Amino acid sequence: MDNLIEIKNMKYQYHKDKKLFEKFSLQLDCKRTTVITGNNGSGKTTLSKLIMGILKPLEGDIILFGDNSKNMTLSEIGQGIGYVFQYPERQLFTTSVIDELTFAQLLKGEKKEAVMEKAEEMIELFALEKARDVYPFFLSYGEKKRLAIASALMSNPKYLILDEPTASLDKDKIINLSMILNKLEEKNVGKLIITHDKNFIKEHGERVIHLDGGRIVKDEAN
Ligand SMILES: Nc1ncnc2c1ncn2[C@@H]1O[C@H](COP(=O)(O)OP(=O)(O)OP(=O)(O)O)[C@@H](O)[C@H]1O
Repeated sequence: MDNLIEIKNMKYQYHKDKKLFEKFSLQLDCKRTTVITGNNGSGKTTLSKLIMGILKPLEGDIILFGDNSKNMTLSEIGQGIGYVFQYPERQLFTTSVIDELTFAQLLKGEKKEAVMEKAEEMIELFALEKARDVYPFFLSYGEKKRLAIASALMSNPKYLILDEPTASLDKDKIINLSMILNKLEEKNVGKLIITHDKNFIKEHGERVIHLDGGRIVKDEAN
């Protein structure tokens, strides 16, 4: 139970006359890597936003590591699950890379020394040394993406959700991202990766779920 995300009989739709998720159930093992793929509009991003509590199910339950997400704040959900948006600009708020990495934890009242130490570890892991004091707005797309992942990892989440992590990255950056994601495995952080990228699916998809119109049409273990 501690390692599971359980979605039970969930209903969600944006408009009453356009169904999306209906009696949708899914269990995710948070020690593993699961890929969700499917055509545009099949519900992948909506599903991840429902897990993160950004959207609320109209019916049914989402149980995160044994706790019903209905009874959790966004911040509590964010402590357990890191979320990397498709467009990294949407989650970068501060005026330097080091501030971006530290502000949320400092705001929560964590000890400055420990937060700084973790931030330096992330800067090294994500090769952001030269960008340490740069305004995130001026970073390259690849650096923004790496910073977004590094920021999501600052709270030591059990699980990481990445929405289209390879979009707009060149081949070298994708290889670099793959290496980082493999390192997370060593740290026992499981992942849910939303992607269309066939090579990335092949490399990371221990389990591959295909969505179509809010329904699971294929669920394969590799
Ligand atoms: N904010 C919104 N308001 C209304 N409808 C929405 C909204 N966001 C998504 N939808 C609709 O919900 C359905 C699922 O969208 P979603 O973005 O979850 O799909 P997706 O599989 O992630 O697509 P993509 O691969 O293009 O990112 C689509 O029909 C989409 O048009």
